[in-house]
Amino acid sequence: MTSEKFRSGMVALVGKPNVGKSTLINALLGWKFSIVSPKPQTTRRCTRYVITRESEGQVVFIDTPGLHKALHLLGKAMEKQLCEVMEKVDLICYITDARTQSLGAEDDIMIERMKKNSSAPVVLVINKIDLVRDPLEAKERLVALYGERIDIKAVVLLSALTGDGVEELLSTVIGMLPEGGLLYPPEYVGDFTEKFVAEEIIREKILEETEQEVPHSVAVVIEEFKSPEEYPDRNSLFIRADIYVERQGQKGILIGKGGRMLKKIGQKAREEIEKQFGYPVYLDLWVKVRPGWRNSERELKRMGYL
Ligand SMILES: Nc1nc2c(ncn2[C@@H]2O[C@H](COP(=O)(O)OP(=O)(O)OP(=O)(O)O)[C@@H](O)[C@H]2O)c(=O)[nH]1
Repeated sequence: MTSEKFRSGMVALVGKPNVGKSTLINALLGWKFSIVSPKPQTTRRCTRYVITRESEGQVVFIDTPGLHKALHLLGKAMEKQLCEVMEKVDLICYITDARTQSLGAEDDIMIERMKKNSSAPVVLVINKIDLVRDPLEAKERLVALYGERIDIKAVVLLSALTGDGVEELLSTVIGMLPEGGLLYPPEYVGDFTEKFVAEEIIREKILEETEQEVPHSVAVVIEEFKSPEEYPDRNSLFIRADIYVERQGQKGILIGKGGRMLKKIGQKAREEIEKQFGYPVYLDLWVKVRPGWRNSERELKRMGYL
């Protein structure tokens, strides 16, 4: 027990697509919950993850969608969410890739929007240090690069993949939060539902299996989710999900020759969902074409993005 006061607050995780926000969340939680994919822009919603350290503090991390040009309505909805979140946070973790050599247009947009929407202090989080030969050189370089644009209050070097430095980030963050009590019950881990987790797993498997062929115009919506208690004759979790794509050709790719692709996606998703939930799962997947769903208010509302 220390005599230090308990601290708590909300912390936004901000970064360009693919810098490793989701991997970092997984490392912090020690649990595979957030979607991780080698393709950028897979995080679509601002999800909260709560970490409680007994007698130290409670951090509510908010995973923000990677910023990108709001070309379609989905992009605009994501951006609106991000601005609202930024206004409320106590601290911002700006995540960068240790290999970054210069700031590009994407950084400009992110930094400007961050400054416009929040005056919270910023921790520069330098991720992927396992990929550079000299982490201290990377630190110097990135502090110089970002320091010109952001008032950096602290710097943490880490590898979300190996876990190196992740604990240090947590203690740095807690130390910078205001004194305060629990914001959530100590056992609470996040505001995602089992349905949300299942949707993300299915989407992850689609992205993994289809590679370049099916772009980010895929949405997964679970239409039926029955626990074994509600479905005793099968003694399994029953999930029926619709996969929306924008074009007929994408539907063809997803289904594959003789339905092989969809079967593979279904099998991999089912195995992962079973692993996460600890139940046998019956997974029923349907592919549907909705031209322009990313620009349709009605569709986005139905899918829970608006
Ligand atoms: N070598 C290495 N790879 C990492 C590290 N952190 C993340 N990655 C990889 O980088 C890729 C992107 O990671 P994500 O966690 O999906 O990135 P993200 O920032 O959440 O991406 P969006 O969902 O697009 O916002 C994945 O292939 C990760 O395995 C790290 O510390 N070291």
